[in-house]
Amino acid sequence: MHLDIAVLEGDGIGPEVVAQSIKCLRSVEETFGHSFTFKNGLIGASAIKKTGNPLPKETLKLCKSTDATLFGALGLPEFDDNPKAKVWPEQGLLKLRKKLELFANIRPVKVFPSLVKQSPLSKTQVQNTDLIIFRELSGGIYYGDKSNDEDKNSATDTCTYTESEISRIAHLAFKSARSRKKKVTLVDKANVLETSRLWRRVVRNISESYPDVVLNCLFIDNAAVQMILNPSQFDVILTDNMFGDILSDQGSVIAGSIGLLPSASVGLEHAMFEPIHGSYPNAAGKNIANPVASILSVAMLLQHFKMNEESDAVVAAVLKSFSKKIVTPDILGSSKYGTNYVGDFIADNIMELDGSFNINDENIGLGKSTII
Ligand SMILES: NC(=O)c1ccc[n+]([C@@H]2O[C@H](COP(=O)([O-])OP(=O)(O)OC[C@H]3O[C@@H](n4cnc5c(N)ncnc54)[C@H](O)[C@@H]3O)[C@@H](O)[C@H]2O)c1
Ligand SMILES: CC(C)[C@H](C(=O)O)[C@@H](O)C(=O)O
Ligand SMILES: [Mg+2]
Repeated sequence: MHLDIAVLEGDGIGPEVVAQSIKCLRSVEETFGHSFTFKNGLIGASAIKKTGNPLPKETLKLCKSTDATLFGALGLPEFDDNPKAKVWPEQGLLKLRKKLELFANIRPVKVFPSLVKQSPLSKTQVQNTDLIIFRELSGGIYYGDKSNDEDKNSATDTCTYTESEISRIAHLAFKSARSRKKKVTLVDKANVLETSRLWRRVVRNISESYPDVVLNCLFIDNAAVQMILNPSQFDVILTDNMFGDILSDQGSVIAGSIGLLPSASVGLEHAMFEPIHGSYPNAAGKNIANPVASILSVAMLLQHFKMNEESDAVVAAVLKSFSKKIVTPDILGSSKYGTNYVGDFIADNIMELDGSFNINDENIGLGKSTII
């Protein structure tokens, strides 16, 4: 298969982790006889510095004209700490998600058996965790009307959702649950927010078309507690943009490091693959960032294009790096291995699998039919 892939490295550790993912895609290319082309685009702080714009027109055009986008991370403290900045890096990512209509951000949280001791939580608490968050990505408070009136010292963010925005991601979540443990948990704040009440109404109606899937509703505050106390009770979590952002970072505590968790952001026409972590500016250029979240995002990209064997081969190579303890210091404090070494090891170990590797036990928690 031939794929044109837009590569947006972004800021901080973005370029370092994306470089490892590209090594892995090159290895997939060679092992399985595919052809991938990579075309770089600017986004985030580096784009602002070069063009004044966090999402230059050329970048949007590139992402629209390619088959998929591989995104690293963006953001820098000089923008985070400057509330008066007129433009900031995160605007680039939000605009890109909106323009590509990437309405579903799929974030699997899986505890790998070989890393079960990495979590600060107990082994019995986390060992059977295998959940997947369907985070609505192109609506909600991130995109509502905003204002900031300095004279009045007052600011506003508005949260709006429409039935169709909820419905399209809800169907994806229910379909995913059908291929998993047949359980959807809607996480909201319906005891306070009107938008959450709309979510409940729409999702309950949709659930009638999926009688084989059990729907539960949980308030976000309770969900945050339940996810730590007993994460294995969850299968598919369906939630809005903001709650999904927060809950997925919390999920990384269960998995052992935020440097492990990948994601796929999908819409009807486009798809982007991005780790859930940020640009970790303190680690930039130090060769210590964990590249696995980005590499597993590549596994999701391959799955998106129905290259399931290729995706499994990437996951198998990642698991081999865990079992050989070829990991970055966030996983093993005393590790002497850096981002590049781990990336090389994983890329070098991507190979066609024989029957001895049971991907069903070891997969990244992404069922075969979760991506549209
Ligand atoms: N998708 C994105 O691009 C994205 C996501 C989150 C935050 N951000 C931006 O990133 C910048 C830093 O934000 P932050 O500090 O809140 O979040 P962050 O995810 O960048 O870092 C938080 C902590 O997570 C750990 N971490 C993150 N990535 C890691 C990796 N690959 N390997 C090992 N450890 C890792 C580090 O301990 C780090 O201190 C901000 O500008 C923020 O807006 C961007
Ligand atoms: C950088 C920021 C805009 C982004 C988000 O909130 O969606 C990030 O936290 C993420 O999880 O991808
Ligand atoms: Mg986030």
